[in-house]
Amino acid sequence: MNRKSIYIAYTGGTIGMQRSERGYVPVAGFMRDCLEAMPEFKRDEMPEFTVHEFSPLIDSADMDPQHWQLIAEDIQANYEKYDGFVVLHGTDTMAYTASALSFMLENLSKPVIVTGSQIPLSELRSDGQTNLLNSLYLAAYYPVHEVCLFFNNKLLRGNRSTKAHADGFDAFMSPNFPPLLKAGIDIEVITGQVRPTGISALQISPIVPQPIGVVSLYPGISTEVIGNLLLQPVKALILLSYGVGNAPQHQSMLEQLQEASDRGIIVINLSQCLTGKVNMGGYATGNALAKAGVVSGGDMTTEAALAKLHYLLSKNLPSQRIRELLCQDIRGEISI
Ligand SMILES: NC(=O)C[C@H](N)C(=O)O
Repeated sequence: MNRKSIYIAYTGGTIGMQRSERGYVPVAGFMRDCLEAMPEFKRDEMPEFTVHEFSPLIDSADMDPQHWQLIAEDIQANYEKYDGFVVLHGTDTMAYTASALSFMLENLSKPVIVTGSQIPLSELRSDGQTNLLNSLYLAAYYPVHEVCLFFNNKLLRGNRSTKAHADGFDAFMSPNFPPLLKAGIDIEVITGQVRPTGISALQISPIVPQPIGVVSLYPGISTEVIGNLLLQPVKALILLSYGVGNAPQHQSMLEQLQEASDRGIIVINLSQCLTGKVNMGGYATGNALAKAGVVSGGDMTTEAALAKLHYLLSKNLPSQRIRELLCQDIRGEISI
């Protein structure tokens, strides 16, 4: 087998952390030393790899859109030299970063796999060894060239994934789209398209941090709570509604949403349910939202919708165009 070469962008996360008095913290150079001491990463069947450690390394709770931009630029700067890319990342916001990268990296013809672990690589029973080893192997020899997330022996579409378990190894789910691939005794390709790496030029669509509100509806929510979230400088609001996209029929709330839409604020409806999709035609309570200018987010995850809004708002498109694109499939993030 031809030995491939993979670039690891190491941003931080538990995988390279060490215990401290304040709890786990990332420590510069520590993960590289752990990896050096693990002979399985040097086996002939494995690809060669280069680790680029970000400075400072961060807990992914500290990730923001500027970091997404740095990761995308790092991949672009090394794009020609490597066969595939692994982004080592904390699990807390991994699904957000995977979603954001999926929109930012245009014409992607090489695999980008985001992974990390729940227990540091240096500790007993760490899942970091399996996650990283498999990610490197898949990036090299099963090049699904899209932004993916690998965890617990499953390769998921990045913008379909969500962190669903706080402390289990099976930390990620893809509630509305089957896995791209499963790594059992055999590697089973499910929905992923494994193709040889192409040579199309990678483009980055930059993301600028955007003021976006997110509100989860609950029985008794007051109109003021929603009204305050629609104040300047908010450009979009993600409404996490009930079931297939239903909300209480408060006249004042509907008027507020209508007025926000008229001002060009994009209000997108996602379901609080993990599985299934929004259908505002199902009930009068959902229909009222559609009439007030609220757009359906279909079966997108909150992470994908937030990243997609950042991506579209960063392009300075008219709000009507953004509303149309939100409902369209751009990177496989929504079922049409
Ligand atoms: N398992 C982890 O990586 C959690 C950590 N707090 C992070 O997201 O960086």
